[in-house]
Amino acid sequence: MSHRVLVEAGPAAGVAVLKFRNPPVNALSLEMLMELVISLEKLENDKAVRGIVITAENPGIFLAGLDLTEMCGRNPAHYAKYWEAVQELWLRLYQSSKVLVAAINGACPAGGCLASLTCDYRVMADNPKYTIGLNETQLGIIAPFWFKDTLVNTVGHRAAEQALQLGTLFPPAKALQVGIVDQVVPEEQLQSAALSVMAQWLAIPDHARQLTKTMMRKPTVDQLVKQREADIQSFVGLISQDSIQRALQTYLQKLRQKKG
Ligand SMILES: CC/C=C\C/C=C\CCC/C=C/CC(=O)SCCNC(=O)CCNC(=O)[C@H](O)C(C)(C)COP(=O)(O)OP(=O)(O)OC[C@H]1O[C@@H](n2cnc3c(N)ncnc32)[C@H](O)[C@@H]1OP(=O)(O)O
Repeated sequence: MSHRVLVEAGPAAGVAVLKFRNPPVNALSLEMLMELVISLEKLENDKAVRGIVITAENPGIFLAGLDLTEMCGRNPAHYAKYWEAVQELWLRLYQSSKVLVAAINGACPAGGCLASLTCDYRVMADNPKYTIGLNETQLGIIAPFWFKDTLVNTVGHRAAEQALQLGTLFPPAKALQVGIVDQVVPEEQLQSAALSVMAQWLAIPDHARQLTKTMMRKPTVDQLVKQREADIQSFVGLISQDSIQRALQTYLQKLRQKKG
């Protein structure tokens, strides 16, 4: 039984809706990553499901990205386990044979943005409070190569380089202009817009669309698959550094003090 991920049958045949519900901010904790992987595996094996709309149960925060508390003050074995789970989620999403449509109904930084970038299409609610992007440099950390590759595959090299160096979080109109999202719609129309685009994608025969998706994505997937263990060791080495730990602690404190 999953607590942090809700899977519902969509209103249209062949469509499931996967909702994030990990309060307060839908951070990708280890438990949440594991529940997501299990939910995605079940959906992947369900022949009746051809497409999945991915969204947050409560509007406001789509995903707050990776859970910073999983990357602070822990031991190397924990960092390794956590990173393997992050890799696994990305591999499941990026290689999914289903049509994935992200209905972005809230803040979508870093790991949240990455998850949405693995989808085939992104619709974002037109709310200036919501932003999306790979903001890692703002935290004093670096987006790993496969985060970078996923962004490059979406927006091209120049836009990705600029966005990554600056750690830009784009509001909806700017995100559309850069190409991080494909469509921006009034908030109340988000779910219907996601279902409408899903219907267009499902009009294509599955086998042709799936083989095309694999052809487009395989080189990027292969890069991680062939160096998964090295990537884990690289993450553990970097995240264990005192300077990175200090940067993450400072960022977490800033988030906590925001309220005070
Ligand atoms: C091979 C390896 C190569 C390199 C290795 C080096 C680095 C590794 C790279 C790792 C990649 C990481 C990618 C990430 O995803 S990092 C996380 C980035 N996320 C963010 O920057 C988002 C931060 N949060 C926010 O901006 C806001 O919280 C948000 C807009 C989401 C919501 O705002 P709101 O005002 O509604 O809530 P807050 O009061 O800010 O937060 C409520 C409580 O939640 C805590 N919180 C928020 N975000 C996180 C998070 N990502 N992880 C853990 N906890 C989080 C926040 O501190 C508040 O806590 P309390 O005060 O209630 O205790």
